[in-house]
Amino acid sequence: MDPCTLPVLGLCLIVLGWLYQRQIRTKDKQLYGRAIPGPTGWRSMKAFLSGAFNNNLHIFAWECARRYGDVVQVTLGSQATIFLNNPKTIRKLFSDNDIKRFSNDRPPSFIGKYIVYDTHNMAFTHRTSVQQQRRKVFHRVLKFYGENVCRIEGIIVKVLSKLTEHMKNKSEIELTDLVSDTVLEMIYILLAGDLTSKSQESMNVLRHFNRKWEQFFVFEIETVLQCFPFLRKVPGLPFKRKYETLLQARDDVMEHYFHDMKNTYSKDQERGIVDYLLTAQAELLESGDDFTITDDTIKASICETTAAAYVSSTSTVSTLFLILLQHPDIQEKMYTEIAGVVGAEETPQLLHRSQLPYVEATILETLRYTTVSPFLLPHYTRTDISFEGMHIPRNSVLVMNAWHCHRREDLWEDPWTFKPERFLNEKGELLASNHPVRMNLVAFGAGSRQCPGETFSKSRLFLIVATLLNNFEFFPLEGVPLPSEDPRDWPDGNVIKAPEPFRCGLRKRHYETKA
Ligand code: HEM
Repeated sequence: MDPCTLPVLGLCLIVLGWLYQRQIRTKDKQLYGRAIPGPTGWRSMKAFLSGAFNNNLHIFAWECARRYGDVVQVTLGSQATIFLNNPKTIRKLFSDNDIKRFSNDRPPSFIGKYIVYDTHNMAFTHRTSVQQQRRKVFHRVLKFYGENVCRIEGIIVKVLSKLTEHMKNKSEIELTDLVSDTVLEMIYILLAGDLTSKSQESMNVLRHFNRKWEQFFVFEIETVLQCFPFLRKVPGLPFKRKYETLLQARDDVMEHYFHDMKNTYSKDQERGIVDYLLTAQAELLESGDDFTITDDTIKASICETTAAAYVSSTSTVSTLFLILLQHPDIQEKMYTEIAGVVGAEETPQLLHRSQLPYVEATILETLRYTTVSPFLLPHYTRTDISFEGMHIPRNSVLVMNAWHCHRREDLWEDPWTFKPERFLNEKGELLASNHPVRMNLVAFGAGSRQCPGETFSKSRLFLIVATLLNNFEFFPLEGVPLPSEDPRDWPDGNVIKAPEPFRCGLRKRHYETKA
């Protein structure tokens, strides 16, 4: 064979491949629209991978957003990741009637398949009619229709008065631990009902599961196991140990919160959402409806509620207090408002919310300023989509870049300053929920996968913050430095961002006047 034949053949193949790709791109362009801009080349791919594995991909995505605009594509091999950098784009892509059925799936995930009961879950599966029906049921049980709204509020208030009682003799506290224990108790109540039946063991089981979940739900473990799921069984590799520990922690939770609850369930005495889901399951079965709720769906809801309701809420509350420690003026303004409406004799309740606009605005500003979950939860598209003249290729991961959306200078004046007033009008009233400023806040996602726990979560945040501030003044301890309040300074490493734990001082407000 002529020695030139092989190189020439190789070159021909490369050219043919390039022509073929170009033809596909031209065809796609005609069918769907132009390609999405974004970085190419090995340097960018290296930066992307390094960001992903070090859990600081938001920094890379932030730079890309400023350079390429509202929609940015990064393609690694055949996998496209599309960053959505504008709240309007996010809302349109996930809510628009013509597109929403194509843009609201979830990417395949190891944790969804192997930990959260595979196709039986709600948060990690594609948007199908079954998934939509599960969401409806979950929404209904979370709302606790009728008198149950008061019941859940009453129980939360009870947890908080126990907490204030515990704090009243203290002069300093470890705030992060305290908040996380309180949030945990509330999840217990949400799942299983009144705390009178609470056993320390059930609480520990929940705490352990959350810790293991946090350690497992990181990019590198998820990506490696998603590509090579068999590694979960290979002895000697850390994946096996981590997977088995999480699975065991999950099964312990199910023992306490599913099997024990099911064995003691009574339709006339529903205690929490597990009982409400058991009732919905029985009713659907009786009605002969095609849609049913399996035991695994209830178990998946327990996992989802526990994981979703714990980390982001704990981090949001403790970061809010970290900010208040460094802005005593804001703390004082909140206290004055709460004390004026609630007073020393009463405990804050949900009915006070509408009269406390500054407190509400501070909570919204915390969700914006801290953005503890920089990318929220990814969406996925199983088909090619034409969106605003652009081609979103099938099997793309769609990432809501909340980290950037919440700090855009064209949307937020002085974005790195904590300013609750931006959510108030000139009369000091809270902006309506459909006001353009509030629409730019996407902390709970958007469209048909928007967080179903949003209302519950905001009510709970309100009760925690209002109750603590009505009872105590929080201040920095002399000689004990606080972590920075600026989220850019917080450590990388977890999907949910948080500052290092911190201690602070506390003084009773008007506690003596209470019974
Ligand atoms: C500060 C607290 C919370 C924040 C910031 C938060 C945020 C989010 C976000 C960003 C998503 C993804 C939305 C999307 O894909 O468009 C989500 C989904 C979800 N959240 Fe939350 N969440 C919080 C609390 C809760 C609570 C308390 C619950 C349950 C009681 C909950 C249950 C869920 C579930 C089940 C999903 C998946 C919905 C689906 O895929 O259809 N979350 N949350």
